[in-house]
Amino acid sequence: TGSSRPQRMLKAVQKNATKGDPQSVISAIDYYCRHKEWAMNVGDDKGLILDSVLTEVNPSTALELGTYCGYSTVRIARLLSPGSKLITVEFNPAFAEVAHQIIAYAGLQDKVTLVEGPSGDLIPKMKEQFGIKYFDFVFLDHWKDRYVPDTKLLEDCGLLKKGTVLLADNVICPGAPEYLKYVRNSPRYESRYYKSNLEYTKVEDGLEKSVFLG
Ligand SMILES: COCc1ccccc1-c1cc(O)c2[nH]cnc(=O)c2c1
Ligand SMILES: [Mg+2]
Repeated sequence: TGSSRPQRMLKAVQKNATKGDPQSVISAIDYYCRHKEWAMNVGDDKGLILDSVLTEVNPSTALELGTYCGYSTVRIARLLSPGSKLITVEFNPAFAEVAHQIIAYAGLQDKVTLVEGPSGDLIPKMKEQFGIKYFDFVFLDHWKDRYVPDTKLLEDCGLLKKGTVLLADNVICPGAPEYLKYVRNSPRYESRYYKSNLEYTKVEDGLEKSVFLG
């Protein structure tokens, strides 16, 4: 049996990036996925928007739903202030295995807790298992049909506070129409769409930033 796409991505990082240098890991993945083999990382175009929102929020506690190979995990963790924490949730064990190695290669393992399992089961355990009071920032990048139920779950579990920023990937492609309706019509959110393109392509996609109003 051959290697998987995530395993080939990890090889590209080990070959082309510098251990302990997060930017070189990001660049190695972007080069590989743009020139060799496409993969569903948030990518460099949308990644710049992610970086700018993150720098603005400067979260003490951040949650990522959908780790995949850890590309956005590295993008987020590299910008966190000392003492801040990122919890990232991945359902697929093969993805999680590669992500662990890519996050460690970047030297960011002390800032990141990678949790394997379904987001719907893990969100209610965040407070007790990880000592989280609430999240300052949430990056939604997993299954689009989990965006609304998981957002409602975060609300119901008291994990959002006034000012918490939700940033959702792929709201155009593959698309999350129910999520856009939910956050744009709810009085509890102030939403804004950042137009960009699907990673490594010219197809339109974008990020939806929604501030929880409490
Ligand atoms: C498996 O589909 C891959 C694909 C194919 C065509 C267009 C978009 C996507 C895509 C892009 C992304 O950024 C994604 N992010 C998170 N979970 C996804 O399933 C996902 C899918
Ligand atoms: Mg995505």
